[in-house]
Amino acid sequence: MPKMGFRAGSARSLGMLRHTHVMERLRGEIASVMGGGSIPSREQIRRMPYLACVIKESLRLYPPVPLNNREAVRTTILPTGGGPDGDKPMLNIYGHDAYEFRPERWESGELANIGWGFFPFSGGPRQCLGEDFAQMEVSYTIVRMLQTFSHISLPIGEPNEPVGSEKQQLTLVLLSAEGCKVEILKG
Ligand code: HEM
Repeated sequence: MPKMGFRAGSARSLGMLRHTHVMERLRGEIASVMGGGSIPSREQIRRMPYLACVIKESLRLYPPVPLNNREAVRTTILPTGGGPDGDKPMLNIYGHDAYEFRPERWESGELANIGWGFFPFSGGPRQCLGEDFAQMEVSYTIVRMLQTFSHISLPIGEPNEPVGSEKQQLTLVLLSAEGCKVEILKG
């Protein structure tokens, strides 16, 4: 992924504001669906649409399976350029803030016709068989983490790295090369 130009101070505070907003919305949704209960059921997780947006946005920016191989079964000519005159970028699916972590983009309707522009679990006959299981597993884990820890944030002094600048490691899947450091408080 290309690196983005940014001013460290402003990017950090903007990023922090956005993350605080995401966490607050997520905590609010979980509290309102769960009431006094603690173990989320499949049915309760289905009533957490913002959580689904957060997971989608994470899969968009950090796809665990970031590449795939396919062989064309017939000669296929790709378009030479985008826009009416062929001089626009061919791929501009997410717009000017494509590198921002913004779960709201999935609920606004702006990506309603995204089709094959987003396929973290692939598609067609060889689509991931574990998609539903994986979605439930990660939803459950996030809900339980947020219920268990009243405070989850970037530790002081830890850089808020813009998307595309963090070190990644490719094994069978893509992972963060240096881990994900967080500060947590129980209660
Ligand atoms: C976030 C988690 C996961 C992601 C992003 C993911 C993504 C993918 C992708 C992109 C493929 C297609 C690979 C290809 O075409 O070469 C795939 C295939 C597959 N996945 Fe997943 N997967 C996830 C979790 C799981 C889990 C939890 C299971 C099992 C419980 C699973 C089982 C499978 C199987 C069996 C296939 C092969 C399907 C076939 O070729 O017919 N996946 N997955």
